Amino acid sequence: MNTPIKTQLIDGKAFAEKMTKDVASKVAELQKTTGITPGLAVILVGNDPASEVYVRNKTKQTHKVGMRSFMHLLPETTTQQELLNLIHRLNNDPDIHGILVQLPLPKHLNPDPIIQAILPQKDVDGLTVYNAGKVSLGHMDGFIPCTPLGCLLLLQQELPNLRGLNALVIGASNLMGKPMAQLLLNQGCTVTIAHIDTRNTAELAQQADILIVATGCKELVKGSWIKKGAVVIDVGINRIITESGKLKLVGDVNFQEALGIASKITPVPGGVGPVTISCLLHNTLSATEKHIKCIS
Ligand SMILES: Nc1nc2c(c(=O)[nH]1)N[C@@H](CN(C=O)c1ccc(C(=O)N[C@@H](CCC(=O)O)C(=O)O)cc1)CN2
Ligand SMILES: [Mg+2]
Repeated sequence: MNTPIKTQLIDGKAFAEKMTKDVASKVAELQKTTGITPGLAVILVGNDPASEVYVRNKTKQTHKVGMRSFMHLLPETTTQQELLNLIHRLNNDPDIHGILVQLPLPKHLNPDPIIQAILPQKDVDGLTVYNAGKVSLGHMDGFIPCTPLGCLLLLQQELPNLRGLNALVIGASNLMGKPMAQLLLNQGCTVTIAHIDTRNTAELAQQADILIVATGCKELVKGSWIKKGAVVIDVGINRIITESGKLKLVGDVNFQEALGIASKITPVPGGVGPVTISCLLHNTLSATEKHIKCIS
């Protein structure tokens, strides 16, 4: 008989608060000893409502830890060249230690040359070829993309030894799935990546001790896909309207169905999302510390 087990929620909000507090005390110490305040430049092009929420949260958290925030809100009509010019300017600005371009960009812009124009030492999103290469070679001293870094930290808190576990990452984006798979491989997991063309994702999921889902498809993963006792990290944030007309956030995993099957799961909201922002602050502090080492 398939007896349900107790599923524990992984509290990303509490984890993020602890991490943010730690960054804030290190920022204060850095200012005291060097007089330098970390500066983060965030570029948002257009009016995507979800991106506006994330960028606002980033600014709020940046101020909260005592860093300087440089917000660049650009119109939807911004050209590729205008965006490149701004990045060159920020690359050369000594007050700015970290630069990020909020994704997705409007359709007429080609994101790759824009991201690759960011100096690797200011690439706090970890998306340049240099930093992505570092992760893929198992070097942990570059910048690791914030969402997969957040997932790894949450996983390590729950499962101190990842070696030998079967991990399935569903979704193969440069922002999340690919670096996530590399990080898990570096930790000794046996890693599989499923993507839009994978034909047996449900079957692969049934073998996974760790299931990480980042597809942008609401409630794609059904309870029947999940191996009993698996740890589930749900990266999806999908906005739906309930029958009563209320806006609700749901993940890429059917949360209700996962209860009683997964041993642990991140909720949406309050799971991976808040940790992503704490990791951005951590990377910005680290960019500033490296800069100081370089000039002293
Ligand atoms: N340049 C980047 N673009 C994007 C990234 C990124 O890391 N770098 N990740 C996502 C969006 N994102 C950060 O930018 C992000 C998403 C969600 C959250 C978050 O705290 N979510 C809350 C819910 C908030 C809400 O939607 O109301 C939660 O899950 O509890 C933070 C950051 C894509 N783009
Ligand atoms: Mg595009």
